[in-house]
Amino acid sequence: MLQLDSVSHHYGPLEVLRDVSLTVRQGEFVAIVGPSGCGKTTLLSLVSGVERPTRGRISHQGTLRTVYQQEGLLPWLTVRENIFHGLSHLPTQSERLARIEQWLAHTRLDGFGDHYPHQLSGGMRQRAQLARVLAGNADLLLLDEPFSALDYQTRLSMRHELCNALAVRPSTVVFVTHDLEEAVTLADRVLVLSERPARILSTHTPSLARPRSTSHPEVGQLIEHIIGELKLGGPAPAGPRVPFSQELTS
Ligand SMILES: Nc1ncnc2c1ncn2[C@@H]1O[C@H](COP(=O)(O)OP(=O)(O)OP(=O)(O)O)[C@@H](O)[C@H]1O
Repeated sequence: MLQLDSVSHHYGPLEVLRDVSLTVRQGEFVAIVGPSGCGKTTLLSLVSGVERPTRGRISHQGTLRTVYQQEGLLPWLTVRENIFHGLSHLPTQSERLARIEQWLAHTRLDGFGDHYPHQLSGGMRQRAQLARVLAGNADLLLLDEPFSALDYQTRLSMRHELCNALAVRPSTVVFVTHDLEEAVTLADRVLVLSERPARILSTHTPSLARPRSTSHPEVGQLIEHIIGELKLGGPAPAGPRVPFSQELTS
């Protein structure tokens, strides 16, 4: 679905990414974590074509949609009209209307289709945004910290909504987050990037089925392990590998 071959990127003299290679399978959910400013958003900008890599090659199949944290609903349109906006690819009006109702239901917004964004709670607005994004049926979703502005409780519920939505309509997802708990509970694979110029420091593949409880001991162990790798809480752990993850050091 997505392939990066030896991708490097500079902004003028600033080397941001160095020799990043990655293959993402169809339907896979890949989370990318790493130090602030290491180049995570740049990686998504390269995949979406906003930036061109200085070196290397990127290819992807199917339609692609990028969602940024700050992307909001259009305030002068109702929830239904906001979702409608991304459905121009559907051939008939009745298909578009049916798709809207389906996603209002999936995101538990039935009855709120005619509300304007300011008439919704923060969590409902996020669900409406998720409905808008997922109703568009993009094959590849690039999500850049989509939940980072939310309080913890709403973030938990949005993770759940995203899992439910992907169960209904599987998409390939590349998800950038600062939140290690979010990465570990959601992703099929977690990529840890190094300090800039970013390389892939390690790859972890949790074997637990999704949705994963934040209180599961294996989730906690993997978070601790990544904290160690990123040197956020002291030196990287030595000794045996976390049993449920594979680690590849490039
Ligand atoms: N358009 C640009 N022009 C020049 N430099 C840029 C541009 N975009 C990003 N940078 C720089 O590239 C580096 C990586 O930025 P990027 O936003 O990709 O990092 P990030 O890992 O997503 O950061 P954060 O975790 O803080 O969101 C930073 O030093 C940033 O200042």
